[in-house]
Amino acid sequence: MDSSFESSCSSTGSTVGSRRTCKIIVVGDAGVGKSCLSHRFCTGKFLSKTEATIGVDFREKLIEIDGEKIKVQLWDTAGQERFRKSMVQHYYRDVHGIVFVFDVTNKTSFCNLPMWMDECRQHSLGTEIPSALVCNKADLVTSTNLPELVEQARHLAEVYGMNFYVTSAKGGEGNQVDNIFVTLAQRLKSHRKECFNGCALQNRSDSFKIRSRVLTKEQENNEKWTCIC
Ligand SMILES: Nc1nc2c(ncn2[C@@H]2O[C@H](COP(=O)(O)OP(=O)(O)OP(=O)(O)O)[C@@H](O)[C@H]2O)c(=O)[nH]1
Repeated sequence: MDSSFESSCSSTGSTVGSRRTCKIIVVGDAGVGKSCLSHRFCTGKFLSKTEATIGVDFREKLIEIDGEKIKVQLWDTAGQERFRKSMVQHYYRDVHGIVFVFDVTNKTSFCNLPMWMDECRQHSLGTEIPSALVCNKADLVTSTNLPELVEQARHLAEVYGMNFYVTSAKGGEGNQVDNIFVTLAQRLKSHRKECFNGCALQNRSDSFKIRSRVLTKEQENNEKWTCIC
């Protein structure tokens, strides 16, 4: 992979000029490891003490793809319904990528994935949005509980055109956590290469902007994910 990483979360960027922000929302049942995965990506460490997310937590990390620094902004959302209420509309605004997470030791969290996909669709995030499906807590897997669920998940990912990962936020070297988010950012970048190449950035808070709600039908088909410049 041709991406290199800066050491940890960074949003200050005092020396930074214009920079793209890639907003990725992380969704799934409570306790599947959304916070741990996003923390692991941003800091390289396993978050040993966690509390249920209330509303949403933000984490950011700068990565470099093809010589361009991109700010990957993770929106780690609450899995518990009572902590999502009234915030949900805000989560889904201007999302560029989605990470669906389930826990390999909790079949219900897998069975609930269609509900999370439905919620995304209800907020105008359909299959055109680059997405990943993550089977987390692979470190807890035994040879008996893994294969069937993982194969079903792999199939689901294939059907919906999502990248698929079996990973662990707790795992050692070689786990796939970085790949989940970097690959999404790479997909976004290649999807909208013309946008990267052709657009002058206006200010340092510029991001990959979506204007899907004002597109005509024809534009919608050709330009689901569009930079406003
Ligand atoms: N063994 C193991 N435990 C994990 C892993 N990821 C998360 N956990 C544990 O699972 C529990 C829940 O993790 P969180 O990251 O808080 O889960 P969440 O999906 O963010 O939960 P909500 O904020 O309630 O939606 C914690 O006790 C974590 O330590 C993993 O990969 N392996």
